[in-house]
Amino acid sequence: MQIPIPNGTELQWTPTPDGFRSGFVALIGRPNVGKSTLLNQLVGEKVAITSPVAQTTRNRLRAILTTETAQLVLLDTPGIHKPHHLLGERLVQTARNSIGEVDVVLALMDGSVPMGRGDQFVLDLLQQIRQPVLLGLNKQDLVAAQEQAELIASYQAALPLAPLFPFSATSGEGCAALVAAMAELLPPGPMLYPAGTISDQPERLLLAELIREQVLHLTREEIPHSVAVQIERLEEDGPRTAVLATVMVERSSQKGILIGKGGAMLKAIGTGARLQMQKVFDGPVYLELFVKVVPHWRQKPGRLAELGYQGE
Ligand SMILES: Nc1nc2c(ncn2[C@@H]2O[C@H](COP(=O)(O)OP(=O)(O)OP(=O)(O)O)[C@@H](O)[C@H]2O)c(=O)[nH]1
Repeated sequence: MQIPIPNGTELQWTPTPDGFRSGFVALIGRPNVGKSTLLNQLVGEKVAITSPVAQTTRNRLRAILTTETAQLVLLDTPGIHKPHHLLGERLVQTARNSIGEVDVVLALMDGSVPMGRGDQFVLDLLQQIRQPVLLGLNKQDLVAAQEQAELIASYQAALPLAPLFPFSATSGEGCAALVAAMAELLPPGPMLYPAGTISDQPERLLLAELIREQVLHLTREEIPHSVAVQIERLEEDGPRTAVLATVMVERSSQKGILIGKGGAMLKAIGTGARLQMQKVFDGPVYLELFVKVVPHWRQKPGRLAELGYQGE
């Protein structure tokens, strides 16, 4: 597998300790089970955007977790779901492709609700793969002990050979045991990334995602899935960083909603994203947003590739 070196990472390789393990783990699961929240919890910083809207994750992101004994390269994959349009097909394809090239698969389930037909679809997919599978039951903070025991029993019956780990990605409870189990299953090997690297995501993509995250939080219905963000300019301007971005929508009615009354919605999106970006740069950010109508961008392969949503 080709390992991209993240932009701006200083290459300070540490000698590999004896008995060190390293490898790739794919996070597989239905939309909204908490894959991105878990990644952020494990690496201790925001590397993936999250939202209550299903199908938030569009790109395959590598988050890197280095412990004393292992380095885990975690692939966040878009949620597996039934595709409805070209973008949906690309998302499912990316998730399926991830499974073929990793050392371990972590199948994530929403452990706060009973198993449904969508979960069965994922479990069936898991039966077909040769790598070791761990089953992670997330959102344990939302369930009482009795309910938790019943849910665990139903998943154990459905996939008896996979070790099962209940945890909460928001509180962090149960995550250490999960990491230890994943690390155990990796082959012996050296560090693949310098210690301290937490993501391979290009900076521009992270910035675009931070804007899209605000759109997901602040808008409703058809808007979230019709939006794509492109960073047009990124420059240092004295002590502050200037970011110019275009927010693409599919219809002019959506443009109106995004801009809002007297520009109020766009302002709120910009403020929220700017605050997040200031954390990334650890300094002031000037952010300018434009909204542009690009009819049917989700159906256009060229556009999808330009935005980084490649079917691999
Ligand atoms: N209470 C609770 N909520 C959680 C937990 N983990 C995730 N969530 C919430 O579940 C929602 C979805 O989480 P994400 O991390 O965006 O889910 P995802 O699987 O990456 O979603 P997609 O990008 O759609 O595939 C968000 O509102 C999270 O805050 C958890 O452990 N407990």
